[in-house]
Amino acid sequence: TDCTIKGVGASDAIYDGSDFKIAIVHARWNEQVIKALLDGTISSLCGFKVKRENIFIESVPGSYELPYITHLMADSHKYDAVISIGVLIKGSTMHFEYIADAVSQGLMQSQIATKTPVIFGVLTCLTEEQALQRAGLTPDGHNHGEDWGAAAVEMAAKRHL
Ligand SMILES: O=c1[nH]c(NC[C@H](O)[C@H](O)[C@H](O)CO)c([N+](=O)[O-])c(=O)[nH]1
Repeated sequence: TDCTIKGVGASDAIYDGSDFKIAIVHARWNEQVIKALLDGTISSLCGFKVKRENIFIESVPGSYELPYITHLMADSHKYDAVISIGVLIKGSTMHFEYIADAVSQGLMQSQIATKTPVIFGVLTCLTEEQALQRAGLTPDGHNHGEDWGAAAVEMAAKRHL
């Protein structure tokens, strides 16, 4: 990446995810990148002591389908957080913009309406290289799934503030 100040700051506490049930909904478009993001997310959750049997994974065809299934899972109140993962790569039309906007609005509305934290794990990339970098698949890359796992545990810990 081309910046030195970007990135999430250290959290204000160490969060213990051992009692949390976390759902992951992921799209299947751009599956090589999706797989790396999914692996990074799962390993991050396990790093926060979330039990593997408490991680529930569902897939959907593409990112446009993320909000619906994410909403169903968030509204079930069976999970302490839902992580929604997709990879949008700009093509030669405006399709990318419309999907990205609809998905981000939809996911935000779900978490507010259901009071279940929804982590925005949708990469909106202008090039394939950007997607590979943000899945940690290039030497200079960083797997954003690691940040999404951490965010899910922190938000789950804070959902009854
Ligand atoms: O997840 C993605 N879905 C994409 N399209 C499919 C879309 O999400 C829906 O699955 C489809 O429109 C059917 O509803 C993409 N592109 O079109 O480029 C993309 O890059 N990523």
